[in-house]
Amino acid sequence: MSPTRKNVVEASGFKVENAVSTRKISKNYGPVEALRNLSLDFPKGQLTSLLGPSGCGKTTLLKIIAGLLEPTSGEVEVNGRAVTGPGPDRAFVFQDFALLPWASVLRNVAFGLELRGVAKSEREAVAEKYIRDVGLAGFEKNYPHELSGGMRQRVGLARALAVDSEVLLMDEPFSAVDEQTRRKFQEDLLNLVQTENKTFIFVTHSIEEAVYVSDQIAILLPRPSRVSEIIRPAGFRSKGAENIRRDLEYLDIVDRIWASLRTYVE
Ligand SMILES: Nc1ncnc2c1ncn2[C@@H]1O[C@H](COP(=O)(O)OP(=O)(O)OP(=O)(O)O)[C@@H](O)[C@H]1O
Repeated sequence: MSPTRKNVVEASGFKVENAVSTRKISKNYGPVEALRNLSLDFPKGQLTSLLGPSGCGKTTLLKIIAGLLEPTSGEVEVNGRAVTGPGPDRAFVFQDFALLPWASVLRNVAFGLELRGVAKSEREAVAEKYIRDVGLAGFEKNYPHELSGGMRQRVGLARALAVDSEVLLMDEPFSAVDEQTRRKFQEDLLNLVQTENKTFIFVTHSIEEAVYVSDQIAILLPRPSRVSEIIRPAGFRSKGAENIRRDLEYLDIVDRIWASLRTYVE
């Protein structure tokens, strides 16, 4: 038994509370069977990555959890309640930022609260806090077109954090930024997971990124998509963000995931 497999078995002995559970989700787009019987639990306060080859249904699953898309069959539960549509308990950070181009950073970050009818002074105070937390202090009055891709991505993240949803759904949030910015974001994300006590569901194409940021990684295999394996990196979480990438368990898990996914790369 490899060390990582042993961790999976050991981890399965812990009792964890789940914020989100999908039960036998299937999704067909006409003749395309995108997901089949997919059941997966997302532990509360932890970050779970969905990792798998292109087209294996990661975005579809995320949208179903968000309530933006109906499954063909099966059910999603958030804190034990069935999902029937979008709700304030879940916030989506879109791949393409989805910012309002005519609104300042401050208004964009406060926008979710504005939709909920929160008073202006209150929502702006909350927005200012999260603008600081994501490293954008001083840019409150700027407009999205005046920001770099990485900064726009941070605005999207601050907006999702500001609405204080328990579950944050992130669809390849770091795909559009350069490597250095991406590493900084990954470190920031690790801090957020520790300090915010929210449940993060994170779609990524990057094996290294998934292993670096995740408490749990669900490997999805395509056509139709199903969960092939669940990995829970354990040993290196407490060793500090800067030590993870040279940790032996980290390197071993990255290698093992690559070995199982390489045959699916076209
Ligand atoms: N609106 C749609 N209509 C028809 N087919 C769709 C639609 N959306 C997705 N699909 C198909 O469903 C499958 C899963 O797509 P999905 O976008 O969920 O995968 P993904 O894993 O997120 O892909 P990627 O990693 O490339 O973003 C693919 O075969 C895709 O072509």
